[in-house]
Amino acid sequence: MTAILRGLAWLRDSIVNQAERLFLRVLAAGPVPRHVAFVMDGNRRYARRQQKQVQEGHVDGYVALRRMLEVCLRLNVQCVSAYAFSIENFKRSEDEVEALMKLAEEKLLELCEHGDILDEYGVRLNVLGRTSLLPEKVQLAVQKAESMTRHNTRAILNLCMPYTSRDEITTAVESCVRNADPSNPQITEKDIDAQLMTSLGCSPPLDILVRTSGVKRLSDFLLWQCCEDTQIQISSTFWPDFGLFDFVPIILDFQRKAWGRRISL
Ligand SMILES: CC(C)=CCC/C(C)=C/CC/C(C)=C/COP(=O)(O)OP(=O)(O)O
Repeated sequence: MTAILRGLAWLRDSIVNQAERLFLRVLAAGPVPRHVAFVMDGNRRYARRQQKQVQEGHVDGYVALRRMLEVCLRLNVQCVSAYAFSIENFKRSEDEVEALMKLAEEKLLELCEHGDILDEYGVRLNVLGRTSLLPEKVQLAVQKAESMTRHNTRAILNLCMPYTSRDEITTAVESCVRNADPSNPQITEKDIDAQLMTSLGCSPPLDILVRTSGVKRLSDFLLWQCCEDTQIQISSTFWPDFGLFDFVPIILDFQRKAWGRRISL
């Protein structure tokens, strides 16, 4: 009896999986964003609602990140950026920071393994942020994951940790000042743009920024990159629950606007 139930569950999952793949292939035939960023908000509220530990909320948040990365890759999105840890997050309780760092170390090593998602889809991993603030073990995992995926050219995953936009912009301006030509010390917008962590990691312009959990704030994430054409989308779903069917309306809205622009040209 158990074997039959297991077989039926496998059959159901396999049909759902095939249907999702087909659906994404149809969606990918339209205009697709080049770069999608996620503010993965609501992990602790999700944990509280599910009567789980905060740490479990973050583990489920990582599962959602993998799920959404795969959806984006099947849609042929070239670059995904995820806000995994803000510099401000170091002010959280010691236990929470420690658990997040342990999760980061473990998952960075898992992501870059041969046969895992980055290898399967040819994704280069960039860790963006002030990585010198991370514990040594996590820094080593970052170096390993970046170096193992550096030859991948099909897509980019930017894991932003520990990151804030203000820090990124300040670092970019410092670098421009350092490299400025003394006979022509003027710094242009283009110079700053070229020194941003996203530009150094070859990310295309940001088309969509999604924030989950219904909160309408940018929380110091990709402020420079949110330019004229970036669409900001707020989803009320908590990040660990966020999935394909929360993302589809966002993509359809992007496609509707892209087609609208083409028609008005
Ligand atoms: C590989 C790797 C490091 C994966 C990232 C895992 C992950 C989902 C991190 C999110 C961290 C974070 C502080 C999210 C904000 O929501 P919150 O936790 O503050 O929740 P709240 O908005 O309900 O308070």
